[in-house]
Amino acid sequence: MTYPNSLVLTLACPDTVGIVAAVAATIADHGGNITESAQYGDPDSGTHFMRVAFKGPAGLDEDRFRDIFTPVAERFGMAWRVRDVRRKQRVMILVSKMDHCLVDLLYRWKTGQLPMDVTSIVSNHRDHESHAVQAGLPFHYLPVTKETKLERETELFQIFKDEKVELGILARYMQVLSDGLSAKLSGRCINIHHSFLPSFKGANPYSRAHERGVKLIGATAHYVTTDLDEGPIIEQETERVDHAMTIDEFVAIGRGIEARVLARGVKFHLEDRVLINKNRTVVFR
Ligand SMILES: Nc1nc2c(c(=O)[nH]1)N[C@@H](CN(C=O)c1ccc(C(=O)N[C@@H](CCC(=O)O)C(=O)O)cc1)CN2
Repeated sequence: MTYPNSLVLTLACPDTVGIVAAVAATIADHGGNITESAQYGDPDSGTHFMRVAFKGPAGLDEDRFRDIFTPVAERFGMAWRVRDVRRKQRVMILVSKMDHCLVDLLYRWKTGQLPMDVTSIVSNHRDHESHAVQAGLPFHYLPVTKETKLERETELFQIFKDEKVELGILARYMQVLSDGLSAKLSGRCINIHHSFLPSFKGANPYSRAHERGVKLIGATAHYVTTDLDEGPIIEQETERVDHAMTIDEFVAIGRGIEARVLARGVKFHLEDRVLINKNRTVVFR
């Protein structure tokens, strides 16, 4: 038996008996072979979350499975998605002055570590246009001032639509997105915050952490919401620091943490391993 199709199903629904059995039976009844499966029942919200990766025989592709699974999903009241994992998601990367996360993402993209198609680089500064040229990517320069912020956001969202972007990555993009734009990008925009949230939200977290005398610094990848640095957390990491270190040393250590955390968070999202559970996430790593 050959399996030309490779699909991933993600779902969330009110928790009840028989969900896993129904999903597995539907796949098996149509010749599908499950290669990876994970589920979680959240006792707080009473919601069941599930991710199933499976191989499909000829004819069991994304569209056919969608038709087959719809009645099952309706029976359980599911919010769900099925996707052909061979189709890479279209990604826009946004950056301001600090390019360490941008450079790391482009390298992981070029070396096949991140299953994505980068559509363009967007920035409110021209500093990193050369990275776009080197990578053969369009560069969109959108300078932002208090007066032009909403006009620029309209242009940004138009590019997002024109390039059929599925995920925006704020790779140290230092502009707070308006409530309107954040809402439009809900669940499809990931930010890297340079602190171990919820500590030191907002601007200049390293100098504030240094002032506080912390012994650990970190970084947090999270979905962007209207509330600054309050979005559902996808991934975090910390590293030990000490009293003898300067703010600049915190920043230098932080660059590595930020790049690793953002890359892992993006990879989990691109592999449909992250499901949003109100202001939290379920991550099937
Ligand atoms: N709606 C949201 N927008 C953004 C978020 C978010 O969580 N929700 N995260 C930020 C990134 N960020 C921290 O991770 C951050 C960026 C910028 C600022 C800030 O105070 N910016 C100033 C301008 C600074 C400048 O021009 O250099 C401002 O916007 O007035 C705080 C935190 C990205 N956007």
